[in-house]
Amino acid sequence: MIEAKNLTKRYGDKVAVDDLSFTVVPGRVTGFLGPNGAGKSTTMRLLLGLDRPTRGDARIHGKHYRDLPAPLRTVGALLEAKAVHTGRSAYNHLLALAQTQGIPKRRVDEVIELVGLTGVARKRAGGFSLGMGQRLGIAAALLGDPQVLILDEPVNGLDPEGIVWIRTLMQRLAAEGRTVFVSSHLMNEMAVTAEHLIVIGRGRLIADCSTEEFVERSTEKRVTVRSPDAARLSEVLQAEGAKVRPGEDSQFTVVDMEAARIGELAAAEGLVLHELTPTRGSLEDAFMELTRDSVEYDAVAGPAQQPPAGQPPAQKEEAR
Ligand SMILES: Nc1ncnc2c1ncn2[C@@H]1O[C@H](COP(=O)(O)OP(=O)(O)OP(=O)(O)O)[C@@H](O)[C@H]1O
Repeated sequence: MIEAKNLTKRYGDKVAVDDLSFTVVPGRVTGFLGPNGAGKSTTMRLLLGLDRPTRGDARIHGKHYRDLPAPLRTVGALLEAKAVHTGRSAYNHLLALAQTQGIPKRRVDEVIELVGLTGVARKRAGGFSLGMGQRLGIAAALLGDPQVLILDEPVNGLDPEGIVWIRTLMQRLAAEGRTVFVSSHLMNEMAVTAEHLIVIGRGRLIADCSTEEFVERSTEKRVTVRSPDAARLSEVLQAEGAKVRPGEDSQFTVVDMEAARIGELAAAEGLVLHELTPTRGSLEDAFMELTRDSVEYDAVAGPAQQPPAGQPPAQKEEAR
């Protein structure tokens, strides 16, 4: 279990993490989403005791990271693609790490196999591709067989096969009852990986809900309609409260009305339908819209995120 309470981090005038509170529970993959510069890496660094919060508290299993008796056995972390000592083999790199925490040698072989690096384990890690480097980083995170995993953008630089591999691995680790907290700025990737989402924008909480709920709430339901009587049908639907966006020729898009209702209204008027296709707006678009101005969407996260009455919303600049 991971808990952040009123977590705040300032760098000079810049508020990287702004009064962030959330809980990450075991048994499911929790995605930590936000655009570049939203504060994900900073939050993860605070959770791992690599930086001190300006205010608030970050705990793992009820303790501050620095108070954990055997940190590597409790929390495995993958931060940005790690620079591994170039001359060292993957095996020696992991062995050195294991020895600092009293982790047995056989666990090194186990994690190497688990991440699929057996064939190259004795090769210089400095010559590894980005994907192999990510696998090595994940092997290091898993070394202590931890109950909590904190992974910062683990799919960065991976090819499609690598992405599927890591997705499957994270889901398996969660199914084993571990707490898996994984950041990404890619909405579509998280939608298929995570069961639960914590979404931030400009350091503030925007949403903390199931992925299903987020998708349902964020994407617009649309129906593509094609009819030789497009003009007449548009009028009928609008009269019944639908929003209509004209398209090319005999096609148009309807928002805010189910396909079944459109079909019924067309039938009642004796209008011919050539197409009736329900679709959803792009998740990526919805995410961009949602995170563009976190203040505007604070209602999703609850009243605690509203600026005090009479005060303008906090304006923070993205540095990137
Ligand atoms: N050490 C630092 N000094 C000053 N500003 C910092 C520092 N670390 C982070 N920031 C700023 O804080 C904000 C949040 O950065 P952070 O790296 O946490 O975002 P992120 O969501 O992880 O972004 P990305 O997806 O690009 O990794 C950014 O505007 C960043 O420039």
